[in-house]
Amino acid sequence: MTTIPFSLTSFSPPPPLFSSVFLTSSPPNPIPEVLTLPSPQSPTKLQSMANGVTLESLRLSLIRQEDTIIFSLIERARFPTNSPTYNESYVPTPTFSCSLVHSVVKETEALQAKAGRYANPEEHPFFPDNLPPSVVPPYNFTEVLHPPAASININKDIWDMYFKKLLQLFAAPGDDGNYASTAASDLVCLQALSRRIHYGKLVAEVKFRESSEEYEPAIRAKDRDALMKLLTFESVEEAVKKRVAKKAMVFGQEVTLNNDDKKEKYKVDPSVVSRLYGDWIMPLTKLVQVEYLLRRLD
Ligand SMILES: O=C(O)C(=O)C[C@]1(C(=O)O)C=C[C@@H](O)C=C1
Repeated sequence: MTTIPFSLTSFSPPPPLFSSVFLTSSPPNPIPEVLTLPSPQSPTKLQSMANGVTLESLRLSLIRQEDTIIFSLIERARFPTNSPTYNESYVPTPTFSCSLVHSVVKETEALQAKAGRYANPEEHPFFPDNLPPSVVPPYNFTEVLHPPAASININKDIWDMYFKKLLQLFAAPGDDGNYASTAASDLVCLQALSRRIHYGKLVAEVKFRESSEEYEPAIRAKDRDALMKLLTFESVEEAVKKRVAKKAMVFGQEVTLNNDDKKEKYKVDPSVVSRLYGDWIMPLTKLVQVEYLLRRLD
């Protein structure tokens, strides 16, 4: 059990997935989706692709993931709150012994596990216990992280953040009966948030590789505050908050063929998106980074 000293609770770790390949600096090209790179035939090429991971390339991936997250929120905002989706007594049959959303996420994850989703170390299940094995041929994902990374899964925190704090900020109150679609939209949001937040493992690996002499004393001293200070870039965080608010305005505006576009009315409130990043996504990404770094010398 990984104990995460955060405001929310800890989560059972999944089994180890992969072993480490160390990174070097000065790559030729930014490679955004680092963990989904195919392992090429030639080991030389494999090495150069792994070497392509830099802080800059990871930041480009995080910027692209902003689009996915904002679109997923816009899709969820099509539906009102639809509270029966979250009510454990809504389905009073043995089929679902929990809420509809819990069942939809858990059963979808079981199906996606069989289809190989969690063989990719970018993916983290919300219900990792008793997942069925993959039935698809194994794929050689590029191995980038230090092996203990596999024990870090903060999806319980992400789940609580999403349902207890975030949802009420952007879903309008009401009930239109579309509970299954609502749960499916929640799953898409959760998976996008989880992927983004757990990217902190990669960001931490690159930061460690670039400045190991700065990080090692803090890791050995298990000094969380010092690690947090080392890995924080306030100017980057400010830019992220501004950019996601702007994207929410652009992606979420009403578009008409007349010149009377109501630009002040957005499908998801840009200030909520900015707050989501400032209060939860970036702090959780930094928490993942600290957890990763604490295990980096194990
Ligand atoms: O870009 C980085 O350096 C990151 O670590 C990512 C991130 C983020 O979550 O967006 C987190 C911490 C930094 O303070 C800035 C941004």
